[in-house]
Amino acid sequence: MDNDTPPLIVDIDGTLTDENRAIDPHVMPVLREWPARVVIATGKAMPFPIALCEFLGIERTVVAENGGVVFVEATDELRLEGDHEAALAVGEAYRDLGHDLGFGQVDLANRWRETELVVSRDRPLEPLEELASARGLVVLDTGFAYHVTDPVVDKGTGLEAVCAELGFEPAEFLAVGDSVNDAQMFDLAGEAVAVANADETALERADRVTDASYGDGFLEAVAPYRS
Ligand SMILES: O=C(O)COP(=O)(O)O
Ligand SMILES: [Mg+2]
Repeated sequence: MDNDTPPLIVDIDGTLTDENRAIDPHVMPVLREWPARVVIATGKAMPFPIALCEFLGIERTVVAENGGVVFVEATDELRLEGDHEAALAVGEAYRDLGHDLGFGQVDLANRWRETELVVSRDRPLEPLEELASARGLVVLDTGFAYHVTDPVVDKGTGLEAVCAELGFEPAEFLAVGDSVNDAQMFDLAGEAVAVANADETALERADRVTDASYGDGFLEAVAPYRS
């Protein structure tokens, strides 16, 4: 293992993907050949980052659902945290107001979630925020979906949980992301890089901002560590 290359924690949507959530194929060999630990940290439900790790051929070290779900294959550890019942109750109350979640009958966005709930960004935000805060939850707008999530967890607590399992310090990590839901892992990482398409919060909390967007931004972010 190359001692100079930092362990990497990287977001998926908007960082490894284009604006339509499609993975940029150029990022795949970089992740596959990264000579240090790679952690995939996402607001998506766990099956998505797990599948990404499998298709990349890298160990499955995953922070999913904005930190609500943490899986470390190396120690066979799964941690779930977050008031899923409250998030589901928000969804029910939101539907009672006549708003559906926006992902159709099968709802692949929520089907495998265990700690939070997501609503499509084309649905009304204000009533969702009111229902969430009445139950001690927050709504994160990641640019891809509204996440009704428990503020006791975030990608930062997820990074800490992975570090506790694997014996790293969060400050050893290079973090790359695009959105408000990356803020806490940015704060803990030794170096935080926002891609050019990042939202205001991510841009503010980053140590460095790339000129390039999306997958090209990720490649620019990691370029200093690639010989
Ligand atoms: O699922 C989302 O809304 C965002 O996912 P991300 O954290 O991988 O960008
Ligand atoms: Mg993102």
